[in-house]
Amino acid sequence: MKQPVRVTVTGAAGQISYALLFRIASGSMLGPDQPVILQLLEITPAMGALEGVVMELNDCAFPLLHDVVISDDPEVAFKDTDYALLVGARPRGPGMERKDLLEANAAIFSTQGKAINKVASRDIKVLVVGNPANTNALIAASNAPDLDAGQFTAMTRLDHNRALSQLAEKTGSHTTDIKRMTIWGNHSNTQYPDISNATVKGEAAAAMVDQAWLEENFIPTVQERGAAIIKARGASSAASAAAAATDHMRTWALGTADGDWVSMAIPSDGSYDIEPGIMYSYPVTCKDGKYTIVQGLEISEFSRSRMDATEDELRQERAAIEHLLS
Ligand SMILES: NC(=O)c1ccc[n+]([C@@H]2O[C@H](COP(=O)([O-])OP(=O)(O)OC[C@H]3O[C@@H](n4cnc5c(N)ncnc54)[C@H](O)[C@@H]3O)[C@@H](O)[C@H]2O)c1
Ligand SMILES: O=C(O)C[C@H](O)C(=O)O
Repeated sequence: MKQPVRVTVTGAAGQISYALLFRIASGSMLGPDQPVILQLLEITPAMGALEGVVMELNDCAFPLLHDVVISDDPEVAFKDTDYALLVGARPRGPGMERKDLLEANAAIFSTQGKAINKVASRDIKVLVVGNPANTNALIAASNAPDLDAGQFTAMTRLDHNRALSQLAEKTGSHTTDIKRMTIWGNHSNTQYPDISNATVKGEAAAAMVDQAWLEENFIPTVQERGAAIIKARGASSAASAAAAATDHMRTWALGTADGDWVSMAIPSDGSYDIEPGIMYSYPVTCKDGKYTIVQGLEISEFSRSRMDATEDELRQERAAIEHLLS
């Protein structure tokens, strides 16, 4: 049996965490031979609710769960941690503009970035789920100067999985028949879900669907899926977000399948002419705990304009919180 690894989850008494913690503790994230210690962070008023979640975790008697630590102090929750899933964030309140939301969350993610920098494992892998995820990840990374910015990522795997599901339904196939799906850019409704390189059972996906379906159906459905779920459920996606967070970390730690790739929002390095200094979702392959941007893809004029639009939004988000980047 391997030594236990430490996994921190923030917003641990929230909706997503209620699905996420049980997946991590059961081995879905890091594999059936990897014991874990959960280190859970919440704000002080939610500590009582968090104690209830811990009772339930204990009642599952998970063989892989070695310990659970709870705290409202980031320096306790991030101590020596190997994996951090930053889920807790301030939701948008009445009358709040996107800029207000960015600022409110900037305070949370700069504090957490500093704590990670100070006390976490030097090999930590960080996934930001809390919205606006890409820019929150940028803030956390910029507050952790002793770590590589590439250790901070944001989640577009839910968008990736949504895109797989839509294309599978349209082509009468299963999601596992589809390879090389790509989400470019921001986890927002400017994202660009791109099937240009995708295959379905080895055949080019683009040849199986028409451009009108792509532009009028597929792209807007994936872009607006979060809002559609909020409208239908009266609450934002939770179980699917938890599943995607588990997928993101598992792929990063354990690798992509041969011939396939996934989407991760990572610090742009200028690849595909995206400006460095933003967290942009790219197609990546993962091996030995490291991700690599897939290079050399041909970009059509249509794709270029979509990729630029979502880059513009990320630049605007960065401009709104630039004064908080260290
Ligand atoms: N990237 C994605 O694909 C994706 C998908 C779904 C939801 N989200 C986002 O994930 C976030 C969480 O969603 P949820 O449904 O679990 O929300 P929730 O409101 O149910 O839970 C959030 C929890 O975070 C806690 N929290 C707030 N500030 C904190 C802080 N400073 N430190 C620690 N904990 C803190 C709250 O007390 C709450 O328990 C939201 O921002 C949501 O928009 C992202
Ligand atoms: O869209 C939202 O606000 C919620 C979440 O980010 C989602 O994609 O489901």
